[in-house]
Amino acid sequence: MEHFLTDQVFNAAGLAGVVVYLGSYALLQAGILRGGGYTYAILNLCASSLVLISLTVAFNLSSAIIQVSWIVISLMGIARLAWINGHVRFSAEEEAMLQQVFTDMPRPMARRFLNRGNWIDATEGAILTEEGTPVANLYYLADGEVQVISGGQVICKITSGLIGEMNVLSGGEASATVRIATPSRLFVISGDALRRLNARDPDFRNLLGKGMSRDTGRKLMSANARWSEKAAAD
Ligand SMILES: Nc1ncnc2c1ncn2[C@@H]1O[C@@H]2COP(=O)(O)O[C@H]2[C@H]1O
Repeated sequence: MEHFLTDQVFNAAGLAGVVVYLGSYALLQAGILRGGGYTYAILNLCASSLVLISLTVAFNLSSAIIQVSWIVISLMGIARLAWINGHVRFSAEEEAMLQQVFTDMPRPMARRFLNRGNWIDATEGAILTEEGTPVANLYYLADGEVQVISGGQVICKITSGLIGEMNVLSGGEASATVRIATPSRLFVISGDALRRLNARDPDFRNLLGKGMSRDTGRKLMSANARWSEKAAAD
Protein backbone atom coordinates (compact mmCIF):
# COMPACT_ATOMS: atom_id res chain seq x y z
CA MET A 1 0.00 0.00 0.00
CA GLU A 2 2.79 2.38 1.04
CA HIS A 3 4.68 1.50 -2.15
CA PHE A 4 1.58 2.24 -4.22
CA LEU A 5 1.19 5.67 -2.60
CA THR A 6 4.85 6.53 -3.26
CA ASP A 7 4.39 5.59 -6.93
CA GLN A 8 1.33 7.83 -7.07
CA VAL A 9 3.29 10.76 -5.64
CA PHE A 10 6.11 10.30 -8.18
CA ASN A 11 3.62 9.98 -11.05
CA ALA A 12 1.85 13.13 -9.88
CA ALA A 13 5.21 14.95 -9.82
CA GLY A 14 5.84 13.82 -13.43
CA LEU A 15 2.40 14.99 -14.55
CA ALA A 16 2.94 18.34 -12.79
CA GLY A 17 6.24 18.62 -14.68
CA VAL A 18 4.44 18.02 -17.97
CA VAL A 19 1.89 20.74 -17.10
CA VAL A 20 4.69 23.21 -16.27
CA TYR A 21 6.61 22.30 -19.48
CA LEU A 22 3.59 22.75 -21.73
CA GLY A 23 2.20 25.75 -19.82
CA SER A 24 5.45 27.71 -20.01
CA TYR A 25 5.88 26.88 -23.70
CA ALA A 26 2.28 27.96 -24.41
CA LEU A 27 2.85 31.24 -22.50
CA LEU A 28 6.05 31.79 -24.50
CA GLN A 29 4.28 31.21 -27.82
CA ALA A 30 1.40 33.44 -26.72
CA GLY A 31 3.91 36.24 -26.13
CA ILE A 32 3.09 36.40 -22.40
CA LEU A 33 6.51 35.09 -21.27
CA ARG A 34 9.86 36.27 -22.60
CA GLY A 35 12.25 33.52 -23.70
CA GLY A 36 15.28 35.41 -22.39
CA GLY A 37 13.92 36.14 -18.90
CA TYR A 38 14.30 34.45 -15.51
CA THR A 39 10.71 33.19 -15.40
CA TYR A 40 10.96 30.92 -18.46
CA ALA A 41 14.31 29.45 -17.34
CA ILE A 42 13.01 28.81 -13.79
CA LEU A 43 9.80 27.18 -15.09
CA ASN A 44 11.88 24.90 -17.33
CA LEU A 45 14.11 24.03 -14.39
CA CYS A 46 11.06 23.12 -12.28
CA ALA A 47 9.44 21.11 -15.09
CA SER A 48 12.55 19.06 -15.86
CA SER A 49 13.26 18.43 -12.15
CA LEU A 50 9.69 17.18 -11.59
CA VAL A 51 9.82 14.85 -14.60
CA LEU A 52 13.27 13.60 -13.50
CA ILE A 53 11.87 12.81 -10.03
CA SER A 54 9.05 10.80 -11.63
CA LEU A 55 11.60 8.71 -13.54
CA THR A 56 12.81 7.14 -10.30
CA VAL A 57 9.74 4.87 -10.36
CA ALA A 58 9.75 4.18 -14.10
CA PHE A 59 13.27 4.78 -15.30
CA ASN A 60 13.84 5.63 -18.95
CA LEU A 61 17.38 6.51 -20.06
CA SER A 62 16.43 8.77 -23.01
CA SER A 63 14.02 10.76 -20.90
CA ALA A 64 16.55 11.01 -18.04
CA ILE A 65 19.19 12.39 -20.44
CA ILE A 66 16.75 15.00 -21.74
CA GLN A 67 15.69 16.08 -18.22
CA VAL A 68 19.27 16.33 -16.90
CA SER A 69 20.33 18.29 -20.01
CA TRP A 70 17.32 20.58 -19.55
CA ILE A 71 18.26 21.19 -15.91
CA VAL A 72 21.89 21.98 -16.85
CA ILE A 73 20.85 24.32 -19.71
CA SER A 74 18.31 26.12 -17.47
CA LEU A 75 20.90 26.58 -14.71
CA MET A 76 23.38 27.95 -17.28
CA GLY A 77 20.72 30.38 -18.53
CA ILE A 78 19.90 31.56 -14.98
CA ALA A 79 23.62 32.00 -14.17
CA ARG A 80 24.18 33.95 -17.41
CA LEU A 81 21.25 36.28 -16.66
CA ALA A 82 22.49 36.85 -13.10
CA TRP A 83 26.00 37.62 -14.40
CA ILE A 84 24.73 40.05 -17.07
CA ASN A 85 22.36 41.78 -14.62
CA GLY A 86 25.16 42.13 -12.10
CA HIS A 87 27.49 43.72 -14.64
CA VAL A 88 25.10 46.17 -16.29
CA ARG A 89 25.60 49.70 -14.98
CA PHE A 90 23.51 52.87 -15.29
CA SER A 91 24.17 56.50 -14.41
CA ALA A 92 21.80 58.22 -11.98
CA GLU A 93 19.97 60.01 -14.84
CA GLU A 94 19.62 56.75 -16.78
CA GLU A 95 18.17 55.01 -13.70
CA ALA A 96 15.69 57.87 -13.24
CA MET A 97 14.60 57.64 -16.88
CA LEU A 98 14.09 53.86 -16.69
CA GLN A 99 12.15 54.22 -13.43
CA GLN A 100 9.86 56.84 -14.89
CA VAL A 101 9.22 55.53 -18.40
CA PHE A 102 10.56 52.02 -19.00
CA THR A 103 9.96 50.35 -15.63
CA ASP A 104 9.45 46.84 -17.04
CA MET A 105 12.50 46.81 -19.32
CA PRO A 106 15.10 44.17 -18.37
CA ARG A 107 18.42 45.82 -17.53
CA PRO A 108 20.55 44.31 -20.34
CA MET A 109 17.89 45.37 -22.87
CA ALA A 110 17.75 48.87 -21.33
CA ARG A 111 21.56 49.12 -21.60
CA ARG A 112 21.43 48.25 -25.35
CA PHE A 113 18.71 50.88 -25.84
CA LEU A 114 20.59 53.61 -23.95
CA ASN A 115 23.83 52.79 -25.80
CA ARG A 116 22.14 53.69 -29.11
CA GLY A 117 21.37 57.25 -27.99
CA ASN A 118 23.12 60.25 -26.40
CA TRP A 119 22.65 62.61 -23.49
CA ILE A 120 22.64 66.25 -24.58
CA ASP A 121 22.40 69.70 -22.99
CA ALA A 122 20.00 71.92 -24.95
CA THR A 123 19.80 75.69 -24.74
CA GLU A 124 16.69 77.91 -24.70
CA GLY A 125 15.04 78.23 -28.10
CA ALA A 126 16.21 74.88 -29.55
CA ILE A 127 13.44 73.08 -31.44
CA LEU A 128 12.95 69.36 -30.77
CA THR A 129 9.96 68.71 -33.01
CA GLU A 130 8.19 70.97 -35.47
CA GLU A 131 4.44 70.70 -35.99
CA GLY A 132 3.61 69.16 -39.38
CA THR A 133 7.15 67.94 -40.14
CA PRO A 134 8.31 64.31 -39.69
CA VAL A 135 9.53 63.34 -36.21
CA ALA A 136 13.15 62.16 -36.52
CA ASN A 137 14.07 61.59 -32.86
CA LEU A 138 12.63 60.46 -29.56
CA TYR A 139 13.64 62.61 -26.57
CA TYR A 140 13.44 62.08 -22.85
CA LEU A 141 13.47 65.31 -20.85
CA ALA A 142 15.40 64.62 -17.64
CA ASP A 143 15.75 68.18 -16.41
CA GLY A 144 14.59 71.62 -17.57
CA GLU A 145 11.42 72.77 -19.28
CA VAL A 146 9.97 72.70 -22.79
CA GLN A 147 6.98 74.45 -24.36
CA VAL A 148 4.47 72.51 -26.45
CA ILE A 149 3.18 74.78 -29.22
CA SER A 150 0.22 74.04 -31.47
CA GLY A 151 -1.16 76.41 -34.10
CA GLY A 152 1.31 79.05 -32.86
CA GLN A 153 -0.04 78.93 -29.28
CA VAL A 154 1.81 77.52 -26.27
CA ILE A 155 -0.60 74.84 -25.10
CA CYS A 156 1.42 73.49 -22.18
CA LYS A 157 4.82 73.08 -20.59
CA ILE A 158 6.58 69.81 -19.85
CA THR A 159 9.26 69.32 -17.21
CA SER A 160 9.91 65.58 -17.65
CA GLY A 161 9.06 62.60 -19.81
CA LEU A 162 9.11 61.62 -23.46
CA ILE A 163 8.84 63.96 -26.44
CA GLY A 164 8.16 62.73 -29.96
CA GLU A 165 6.80 59.39 -28.75
CA MET A 166 3.57 59.72 -30.74
CA ASN A 167 5.05 59.78 -34.24
CA VAL A 168 8.75 58.86 -34.07
CA LEU A 169 8.29 55.21 -34.97
CA SER A 170 6.08 55.86 -37.98
CA GLY A 171 8.12 58.93 -38.99
CA GLY A 172 4.79 60.75 -39.18
CA GLU A 173 4.26 64.49 -38.77
CA ALA A 174 4.75 65.98 -35.32
CA SER A 175 1.49 66.75 -33.53
CA ALA A 176 3.09 69.91 -32.04
CA THR A 177 6.22 72.03 -32.00
CA VAL A 178 8.32 71.42 -28.92
CA ARG A 179 10.73 74.20 -27.97
CA ILE A 180 13.28 74.30 -25.16
CA ALA A 181 12.17 76.97 -22.64
CA THR A 182 15.03 76.73 -20.12
CA PRO A 183 18.47 75.02 -20.37
CA SER A 184 17.58 71.35 -20.39
CA ARG A 185 19.13 67.91 -20.10
CA LEU A 186 17.80 65.32 -22.54
CA PHE A 187 18.37 61.81 -23.79
CA VAL A 188 17.98 61.56 -27.58
CA ILE A 189 17.74 58.52 -29.83
CA SER A 190 16.95 58.52 -33.54
CA GLY A 191 13.83 56.95 -35.00
CA ASP A 192 16.11 54.85 -37.27
CA ALA A 193 17.93 53.38 -34.26
CA LEU A 194 14.59 52.61 -32.57
CA ARG A 195 13.25 50.89 -35.69
CA ARG A 196 16.43 48.78 -35.95
CA LEU A 197 16.13 47.73 -32.28
CA ASN A 198 12.44 46.95 -32.80
CA ALA A 199 13.14 44.79 -35.86
CA ARG A 200 15.80 42.82 -33.96
CA ASP A 201 13.89 42.22 -30.72
CA PRO A 202 10.09 41.82 -30.46
CA ASP A 203 10.29 42.00 -26.64
CA PHE A 204 11.98 45.38 -26.91
CA ARG A 205 9.29 46.53 -29.38
CA ASN A 206 6.56 45.60 -26.88
CA LEU A 207 8.24 47.30 -23.93
CA LEU A 208 9.15 50.43 -25.90
CA GLY A 209 5.55 50.67 -27.17
CA LYS A 210 4.22 50.18 -23.64
CA GLY A 211 6.51 52.90 -22.21
CA MET A 212 5.61 55.34 -24.97
CA SER A 213 1.86 54.82 -24.76
CA ARG A 214 1.98 55.08 -20.95
CA ASP A 215 3.71 58.46 -21.32
CA THR A 216 1.16 59.65 -23.89
CA GLY A 217 -1.59 58.56 -21.47
CA ARG A 218 0.05 60.54 -18.66
CA LYS A 219 0.09 63.67 -20.88
CA LEU A 220 -3.53 63.15 -21.86
CA MET A 221 -4.52 62.91 -18.21
CA SER A 222 -2.70 66.11 -17.32
CA ALA A 223 -4.29 67.82 -20.37
CA ASN A 224 -7.72 66.66 -19.11
CA ALA A 225 -6.94 68.01 -15.63
CA ARG A 226 -5.89 71.38 -17.13
CA TRP A 227 -9.04 71.58 -19.23
CA SER A 228 -11.35 70.73 -16.34
CA GLU A 229 -9.60 73.31 -14.11
CA LYS A 230 -9.98 75.89 -16.86
CA ALA A 231 -13.64 74.99 -17.40
CA ALA A 232 -14.31 75.29 -13.66
CA ALA A 233 -12.59 78.70 -13.54
CA ASP A 234 -14.57 80.08 -16.57
N1 LIG B 1 -0.93 68.23 -25.49
C1 LIG B 1 0.32 67.78 -25.35
N2 LIG B 1 0.87 67.64 -24.12
C2 LIG B 1 2.13 67.20 -23.97
N3 LIG B 1 2.93 66.84 -24.99
C3 LIG B 1 2.44 66.95 -26.24
C4 LIG B 1 1.12 67.40 -26.49
N4 LIG B 1 0.91 67.39 -27.81
C5 LIG B 1 2.04 66.93 -28.38
N5 LIG B 1 2.97 66.66 -27.44
C6 LIG B 1 4.35 66.17 -27.61
O1 LIG B 1 4.88 66.81 -28.76
C7 LIG B 1 5.37 65.81 -29.61
C8 LIG B 1 5.45 66.15 -31.06
O2 LIG B 1 5.87 64.99 -31.76
P1 LIG B 1 4.94 63.70 -31.64
O3 LIG B 1 3.65 63.99 -32.26
O4 LIG B 1 5.69 62.51 -32.11
O5 LIG B 1 4.80 63.53 -30.06
C9 LIG B 1 4.37 64.68 -29.40
C10 LIG B 1 4.33 64.67 -27.90
O6 LIG B 1 5.50 64.10 -27.37
